Amino acid sequence: MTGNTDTRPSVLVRVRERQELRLAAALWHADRRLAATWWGLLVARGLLPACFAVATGVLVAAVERGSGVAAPLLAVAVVFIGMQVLGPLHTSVSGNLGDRAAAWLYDLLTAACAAPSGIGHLEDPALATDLQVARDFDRGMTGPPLSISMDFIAAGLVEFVAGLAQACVLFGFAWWAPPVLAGGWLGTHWLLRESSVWRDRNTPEVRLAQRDADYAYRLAVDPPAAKELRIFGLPDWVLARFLASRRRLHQLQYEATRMRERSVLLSLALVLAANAVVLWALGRAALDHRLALGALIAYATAVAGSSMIAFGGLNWALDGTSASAAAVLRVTAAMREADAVTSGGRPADGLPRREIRFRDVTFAYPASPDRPVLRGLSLDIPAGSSLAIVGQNGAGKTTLAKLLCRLYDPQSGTIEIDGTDLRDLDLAAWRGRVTAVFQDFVRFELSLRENVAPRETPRQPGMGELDGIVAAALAEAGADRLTGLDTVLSKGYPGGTDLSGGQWQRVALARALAAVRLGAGLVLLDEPTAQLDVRGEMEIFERLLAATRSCTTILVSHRFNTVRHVDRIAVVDGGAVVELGSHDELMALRGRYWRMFTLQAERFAAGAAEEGEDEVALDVLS
Ligand SMILES: Nc1ncnc2c1ncn2[C@@H]1O[C@H](COP(=O)(O)OP(=O)(O)OP(=O)(O)O)[C@@H](O)[C@H]1O
Repeated sequence: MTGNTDTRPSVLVRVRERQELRLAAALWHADRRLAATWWGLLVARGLLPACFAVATGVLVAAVERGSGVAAPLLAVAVVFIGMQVLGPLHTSVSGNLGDRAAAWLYDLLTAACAAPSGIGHLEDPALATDLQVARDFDRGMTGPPLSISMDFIAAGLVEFVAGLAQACVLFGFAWWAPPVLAGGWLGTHWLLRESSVWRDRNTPEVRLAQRDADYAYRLAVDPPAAKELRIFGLPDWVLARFLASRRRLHQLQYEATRMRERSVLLSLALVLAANAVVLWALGRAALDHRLALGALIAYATAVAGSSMIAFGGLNWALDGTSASAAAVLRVTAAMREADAVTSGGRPADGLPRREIRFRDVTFAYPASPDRPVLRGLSLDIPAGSSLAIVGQNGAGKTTLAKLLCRLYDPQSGTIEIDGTDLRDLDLAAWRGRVTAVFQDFVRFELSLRENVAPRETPRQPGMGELDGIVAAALAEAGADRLTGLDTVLSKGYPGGTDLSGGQWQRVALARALAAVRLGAGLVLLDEPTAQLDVRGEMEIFERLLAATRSCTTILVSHRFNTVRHVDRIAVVDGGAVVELGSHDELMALRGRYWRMFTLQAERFAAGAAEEGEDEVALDVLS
């Protein structure tokens, strides 16, 4: 065998990656002054009990000697007041620092999620667990929010430092006393730590139970599910699910708590032995007159105080909080690396001028890398033409549109725009040339104007011109009488309003049409009229084709009454294009398209005859 096969990280790396240190780094980055104050207060509070023990000993010694007691008394008073005052101060600094650290971590996470050019990093299964913890880290689901847990952490660390400092006082008595005593108390951490209740809340099993419970809870309390819950008679079922997953969660936590009991006896024995040895030595020294009363009191107080080691330090709050902070830091770094979509340098102005060409494209989503959606797909789309993509549910039609937006890159093959690999084009410039209406288009809780023209565009018009473009786009989408441009499209805002599904779809269409007026040349329409009524659909579709006449338009649709109006139709099946041509050509072919069209036409005829109407929605492909 050759070479070094040990791939474990070095000790230094492992120490650096400890989640507690990552939390400390996050605090420091979030606000250095506040973090320094927090640590300063922590050390001061930790040292005060040891100072108190020594000052008390000195005071008793002064009383015993009959010398001046003013200075020792003053020292005791100052230390005592410090112990009383610094606590509340530390609490308020903890809350503030926790808020800032949470905000810093959320900013980091938001940027890491939103900044990458592609979207594969959000679906990468290797990052899924960390991403789930990171998304909810400060929402009180797996532990208290940072602003609260920082105070628990502070209290724990203060006790830990206080215990150690008081143990150190015993160096004045015997060199071996502090290690014995501190070792005994520290042993409790070692024995109890792995069964920490809070840590167990972060296991995948607990997270799943938590997620289940939260989901059922949201179903019960949020308005969107209210209709179907009632119609399908599901309230009891939701309640039962909620209770069952809560019960499971509590059971897991209970088991974790019981686990802790197993180590308690051993911890107790260790601690009793360590204390007995030190106290016995102190007692012997006092009886042998090797210790004055003042020193005895100081040391005895220190022995009692060193017990704080057991109760402080690496407590549940530190475990839970640092696990979450570490998950955020890990996942943000990993997402940066996972962003495979990087910009090329070639200009995209005016593209496509000649054609878009899919060459032998194979693509699988990050979540299911072994199941390619597209398998060696080839397709030429002349610039300025309209193409409809049809096929069964899950055939990969939307995926084609997403690849054209370069939200992902194919694993093999290329997408070429006028002969240039899409990967070589300047990404922002290319995206400025593309506009899309996806099935799950976004509904911004913003004004109507911002919903129609929400982003920086290649050509930045003045406000007056922009309003003109927005108004024209709304008119083309049949949404010009919807509401004022400044009205926020959300009932949650004062003066805001909500829209119906079809009205929202018109707003999404207006967004694409405004983008065309602002410079887009490739229009992707994924079921753009699915939520419109029949008359609205035909009317809007004609207007859409007219408004995008100068563009390359790709339409994904199951509705053949719209599909037949485009220049060419591609039938996708098994990850490849199986038929391509105009409506007439494909009908003459009498292949798959013809079958689907005929089936739809028959249903149309049957529906029209049954209902006595001239227009019936055609929605057959499945
Ligand atoms: N983000 C994703 N991660 C993993 N798999 C995905 C993802 N999006 C889609 N898929 C899968 O890829 C396949 C193709 O999906 P796509 O949305 O492209 O189909 P479609 O032809 O547009 O279907 P429909 O007609 O139902 O809209 C489906 O099997 C789907 O489950």
